[in-house]
Amino acid sequence: MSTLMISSSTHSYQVVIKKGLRTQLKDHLDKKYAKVLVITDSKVGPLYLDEVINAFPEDVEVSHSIVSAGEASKSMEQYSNLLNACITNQLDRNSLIIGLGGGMVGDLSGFVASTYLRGVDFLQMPTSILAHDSSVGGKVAINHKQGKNLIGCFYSPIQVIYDTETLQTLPVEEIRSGYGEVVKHALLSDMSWCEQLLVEDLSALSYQQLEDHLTLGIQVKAEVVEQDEKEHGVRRHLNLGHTLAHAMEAELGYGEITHGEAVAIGIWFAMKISEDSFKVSLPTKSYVQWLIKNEYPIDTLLKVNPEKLVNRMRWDKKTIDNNIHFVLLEAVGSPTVEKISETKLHQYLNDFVEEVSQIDKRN
Ligand SMILES: NC(=O)c1ccc[n+]([C@@H]2O[C@H](COP(=O)([O-])OP(=O)(O)OC[C@H]3O[C@@H](n4cnc5c(N)ncnc54)[C@H](O)[C@@H]3O)[C@@H](O)[C@H]2O)c1
Ligand SMILES: O=C(O)C(=O)C[C@@H](O)[C@H](O)[C@H](O)COP(=O)(O)O
Ligand SMILES: [Zn+2]
Repeated sequence: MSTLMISSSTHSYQVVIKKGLRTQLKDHLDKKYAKVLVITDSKVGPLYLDEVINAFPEDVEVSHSIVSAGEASKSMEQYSNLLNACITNQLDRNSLIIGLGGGMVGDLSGFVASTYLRGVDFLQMPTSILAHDSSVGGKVAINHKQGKNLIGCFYSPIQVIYDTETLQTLPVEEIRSGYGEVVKHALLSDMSWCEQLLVEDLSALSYQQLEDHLTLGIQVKAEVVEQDEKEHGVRRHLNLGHTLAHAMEAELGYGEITHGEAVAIGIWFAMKISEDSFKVSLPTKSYVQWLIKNEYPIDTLLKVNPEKLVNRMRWDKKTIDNNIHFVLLEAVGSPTVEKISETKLHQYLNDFVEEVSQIDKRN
């Protein structure tokens, strides 16, 4: 078991990482609640919801809401349905909302918890690898058709209980998606970790490797969000790969590509821009080989119109005074944020699409 402490502007919270935690909630929760609402999705619910509900003592009133699995549920409609569930179940200011699932459930239920009665306690119970990123740091949000996470706020959980046993039921494409954010944390922090990761076959990772990688990722993220919770400076680095990724997700339609796979493609693009801008050499060749070996769907980029992607990128939250900004790497472990003119961006994107198309044809 590992336990990390993360400080936010409102409180410090524990991240507990261990196999089997879903059935041991009462040993880990600091506070007693009379009413709890567990929010989960239609894939995670059938696997783990009963065990979580049964982990509470009988005198706790536990209700639940199940949303359809998939990114499309991070919507105004589901947000409104869930607020209705809070009201129907008469949750009060001493109640607890639990997000049991991947990042979609975490972002959605966290946003519900942050706004219902102007904020009730929120517990993150991540079940995907990707959620090592989403369950810490306090960003909660829903999507708008114009762009990802356009409606949200910063609202830290009271605790993160990461039962790593639940990762056993994750399909391989969701492991691949999760590693889009794991590799991001490696590139932002540590060359030797990158070198180790970039030879891994993601379908053959051991349980211990999964747990070690997600713990390292949380440590990298924690160090950043503790310095800059509200993203005025260094937190923007955690957006490496996201300017293109979010544009692809919105343009393709939410759920057509997983978030982490889009991020993995976006990181490749950011590496190319970095190499050109700073005349540096990054491990781009081994990164691309790793993407191909692990069957990241690089051809998805070819399904979207580059013009439309640039229009989407204008909605990126790093855009200031109509200037699009990218997180770039001066070296592995040395991220920076740079303004990229639209003329340059069009050129970079057209060259990138051409390169992806050539590599896709060869594989
Ligand atoms: N708040 C943040 O800081 C932050 C950071 C990164 C990503 N995100 C957001 O997180 C979301 C992506 O997270 P995700 O990839 O976990 O998405 P997700 O929640 O949609 O989960 C992916 C799929 O895996 C299934 N699943 C989850 N856990 C499972 C398990 N243990 N066994 C079997 N199936 C399981 C889900 O039902 C879903 O079908 C995006 O909305 C992204 O924007 C937020
Ligand atoms: O925590 C952060 O900050 C991140 O940027 C982490 C990202 O992986 C995550 O996808 C986040 O939700 C993106 O935030 P956004 O502000 O660009 O919507
Ligand atoms: Zn992300």
